[in-house]
Amino acid sequence: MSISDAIKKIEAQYPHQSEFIQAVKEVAVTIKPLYDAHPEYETLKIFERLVEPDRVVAFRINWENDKGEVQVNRGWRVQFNNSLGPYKGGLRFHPTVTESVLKFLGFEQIFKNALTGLPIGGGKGGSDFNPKGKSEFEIRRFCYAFMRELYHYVNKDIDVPAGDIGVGGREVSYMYAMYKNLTRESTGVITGKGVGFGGSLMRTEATGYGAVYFLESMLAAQNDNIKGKKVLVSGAGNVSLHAAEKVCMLGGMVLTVSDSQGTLYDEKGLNQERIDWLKAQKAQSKPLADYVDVFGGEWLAKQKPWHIKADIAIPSATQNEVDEADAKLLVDNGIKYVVEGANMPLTADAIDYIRLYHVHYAPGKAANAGGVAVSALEMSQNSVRQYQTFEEIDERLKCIMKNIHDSAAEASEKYGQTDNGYIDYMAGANIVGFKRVADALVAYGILN
Ligand SMILES: NC(=O)C1=CN([C@@H]2O[C@H](COP(=O)(O)OP(=O)(O)OC[C@H]3O[C@@H](n4cnc5c(N)ncnc54)[C@H](O)[C@@H]3O)[C@@H](O)[C@H]2O)C=CC1
Ligand SMILES: O=C(O)CCC(=O)C(=O)O
Repeated sequence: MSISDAIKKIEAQYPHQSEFIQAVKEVAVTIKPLYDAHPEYETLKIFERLVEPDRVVAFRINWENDKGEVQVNRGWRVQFNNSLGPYKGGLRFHPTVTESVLKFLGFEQIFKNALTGLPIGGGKGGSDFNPKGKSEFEIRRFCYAFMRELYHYVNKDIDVPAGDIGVGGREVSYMYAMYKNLTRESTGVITGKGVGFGGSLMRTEATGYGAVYFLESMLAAQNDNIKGKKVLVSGAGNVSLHAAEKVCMLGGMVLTVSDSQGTLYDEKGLNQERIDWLKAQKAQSKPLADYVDVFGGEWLAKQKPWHIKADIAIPSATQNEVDEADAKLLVDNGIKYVVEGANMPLTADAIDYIRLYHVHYAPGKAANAGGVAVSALEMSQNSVRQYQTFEEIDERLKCIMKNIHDSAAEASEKYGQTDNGYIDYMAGANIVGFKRVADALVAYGILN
């Protein structure tokens, strides 16, 4: 079955899974030159096989709220493809979580993980549980109840989850405790654990820092650097605040962060003290808008950051947060680089628009791969029961992000996608990630 027939098939089979279909189409259009050059992929139906997860496990989670009332949520684990190693990918707790969202995230994760060059397959999971407004005890009960179901399907050599939206170090620790309790194993079945009981140094910072290391390589490819550049960041969670922190460390100027209530705009730029304050504020689920009373700046209620003049945008909140109208604002306001900290934050139309204007664009599966890369380093530290230092991990992360950049740029050139110095990172990253997985599948024959 050709790539276009495989897409028609999933559109007919899963007409309501719009996010998943969006993610598949983005890969499909860009890998065509590679696919055409490898007839064995078509013979072995590699694309048709890759768009169907190995399995989707769905389960019910019963838990009790603080009033003693029984609550019921849905949970899933999408084990998408393990040709390169154990399924690997985060868990998301958010009311918008559906099978479609987890399938898009799991599909992207296959190629992202392949791009790291480390032996990890792709998966994703989560629940429609809404952590907002829940007490500490409710979060804990929910995490225990979630792992009571999930533990049947995960194991350090089979499937290794981690955090994502709504799941940070606290939630990972509760889930890990339940897993240990049920299995009596002290293995690294989940990453992002607390440092001191198996967690890797730098995992918390890795996704945001990694995205900025990728940006540094993009700038270097255009004989430029980050010093003095004005940067718009969206979101105010793990990825956003660590991306903002690294930009400041390297001499860039971060003008915004945001959440679903609006945008915080500080034309003086954030600094370490302000970022630390924001981290503490978010950890206590307090409003971003309070910043204005402490440090000045403006709170733009119900607005996104994209109308502000700057050089670089790092959307780091959630999928499809930048639509075509936002993309026009980015271009009009002089943005020259868009680096996706989040997974698929640009709609397909927004991507087309910025690429038309030759805005340098790094897709999430390349730019935000630093998080999962350090998760894989956590897995290897757990296997040998040793820790590496912050500096050692940071060096590995820099090297991995540079390799991802360089291999994507090389593939863009090799497959004729580079246009007058404008590197097609989307095509390059998809080609490199897809090729690594497809070649493993070819080697295996028709198993996997
Ligand atoms: N945590 C990680 O290591 C990795 C995360 N990602 C992706 O990065 C993105 C953010 O994840 P995290 O920072 O971990 O989550 P988080 O839960 O720490 O933060 C999410 C942030 O986004 C904001 N947000 C949510 N919906 C929004 C909306 N509609 N508009 C504006 N802001 C909104 C929230 O208020 C919060 O500040 C997600 O797309 C995630 O899949 C990707 C790779 C790794
Ligand atoms: O650290 C991990 O295993 C996964 C991180 C993640 O969910 C992602 O890269 O989107």
